[in-house]
Formats: sequence, C-alpha cells, structure tokens
Amino acid sequence: MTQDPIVDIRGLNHWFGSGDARKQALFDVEMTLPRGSFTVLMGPSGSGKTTVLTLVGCLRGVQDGSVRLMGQELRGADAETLTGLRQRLGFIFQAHNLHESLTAIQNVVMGVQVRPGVPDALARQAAARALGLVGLADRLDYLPANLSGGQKQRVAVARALVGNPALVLADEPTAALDKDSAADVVDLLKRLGAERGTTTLLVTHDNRILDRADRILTLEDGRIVSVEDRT
Ligand SMILES: Nc1ncnc2c1ncn2[C@@H]1O[C@H](COP(=O)(O)OP(=O)(O)OP(=O)(O)O)[C@@H](O)[C@H]1O
Repeated sequence: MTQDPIVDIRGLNHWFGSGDARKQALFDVEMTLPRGSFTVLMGPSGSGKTTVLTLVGCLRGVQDGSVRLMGQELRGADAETLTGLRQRLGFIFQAHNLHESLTAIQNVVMGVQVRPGVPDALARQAAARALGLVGLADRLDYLPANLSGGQKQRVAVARALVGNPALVLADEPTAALDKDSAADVVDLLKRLGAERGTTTLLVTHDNRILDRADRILTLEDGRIVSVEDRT
C-alpha cells in the first residue's frame, strides 16, 4: 500500500520584504518526501534552503502555492493546526541551541515537554533512553559546557528525536563538527530514522553527508535545479 507522503510541496513561491525591497526567494518549488526517506537539500548560500525548511516546519507562513504536511495544507491553516503539527516535528539547528544552564537530560526533557500532559517521571525516562541511543548514557547530568561539540550536537539529536517526531528538519547540523563527529551524527539520524520510520529533511552544503542521502535536491537562486534519486 502506498502511503501519503509526509511532505508534498507544489508551486511554492515565497517573497521577503515589501515595496521596493520586496524580493522573491523561492520560485515554483516542488518537492515530495515519502515517509521514512532521508533527503538532503543542498545549494549555495542564499539559494533558499532555510526558507524551505522554515516553511515546512510551520515557522513562517506559506504565501503562495501548496505545502501539505502530514496531509494538512499549511497555507491558510489556523494557529491551532500549526501548533499541533509543530509538536510532531523535530528540529536540529546548526548551533545546537542547548540551554547552557541545563544538564543534557534536562535539555532533552524539554523536547518531550513540547507535548502537553506528559508526566515528569515519564519525560525523564524517555529522555534518558534517547540519550542512551545517541551514546551519551554516561553524560546525563553534564552541562553543555562540559561536553564536546559532537556530544552537544548528539544531545540536540536526542532532543529532536525524543518525542518520536514524524519529520525531522535539520539545518546544517554538522557545520560545527569535525569529520568523524559529523559522520556519527548523520549516521545516527539515518539509523534512528530507519528504525522508527522517521522522515528526515536535512539542509547542508556539507559534501561529506551526500553519500548517505536517499535523495539529493539542489536549490539554486530559489529554484530546484536537480533531483538525484539514490534508492
Ligand atoms: N528574513 C529575511 N528577510 C529578507 N530576506 C531574507 C530573509 N531570510 C532570507 N532572506 C533572503 O532569501 C534568500 C534565501 O535565504 P535562505 O536563508 O533561505 O538561504 P540559504 O540557502 O538557507 O542560505 P545559507 O546557506 O547561507 O543559510 C536570500 O537571498 C536571503 O537573503
């Protein structure tokens, strides 16, 4: 049985600014992400990658065209629908964005608590399990300042995955990492995604990640210029 794609984008245009400063950032972008797929979105700086990611992540409003996320149209969707959808997403950013005053496990617990009504003990249990999966079972009570760059990024991966998201959106997750840590983080994302059926859309211009992708989409000047299927 074929399932609906997690993400289906049709004729997406996007503009920034207004008046004379108005500038089109995306032109007629089309993209389909099948459930469980691992897609890399690449392209030069300023080509529109982050804009696509923030639109799919319900972090900015869709102006023109259609973005369907888990079957729901985002254009014109109300705030409640967008909040509900956002709770089913996992975000990983270039800078790990951990709270420096919270320990690794407290940071990951915050990833559980985006969903209302999860009891503290259960959240802590899930967070400990997620940190175990990323190989940090012995670092639960460390503050970010006492973790390496790769370890911090793995905490961010655990935080993104702990709520069992349907879709992980990752923006340059390996930019701050050395070669080995970058490969570890990507392999981890891919493995956990495969085990849980999570779909991943990863933005990067890091060539080291490309051989791990199921699909590589390339954006240039706001347009998709190539789609390479590797499955
Ligand atoms: N908030 C904004 N206001 C005005 N213009 C913006 C804004 N955000 C992005 N842009 C413009 O939209 C275009 C696409 O930007 P975007 O950040 O999506 O590119 P990118 O491919 O992610 O770049 P990078 O790899 O450098 O992060 C660029 O020309 C950028 O200057």
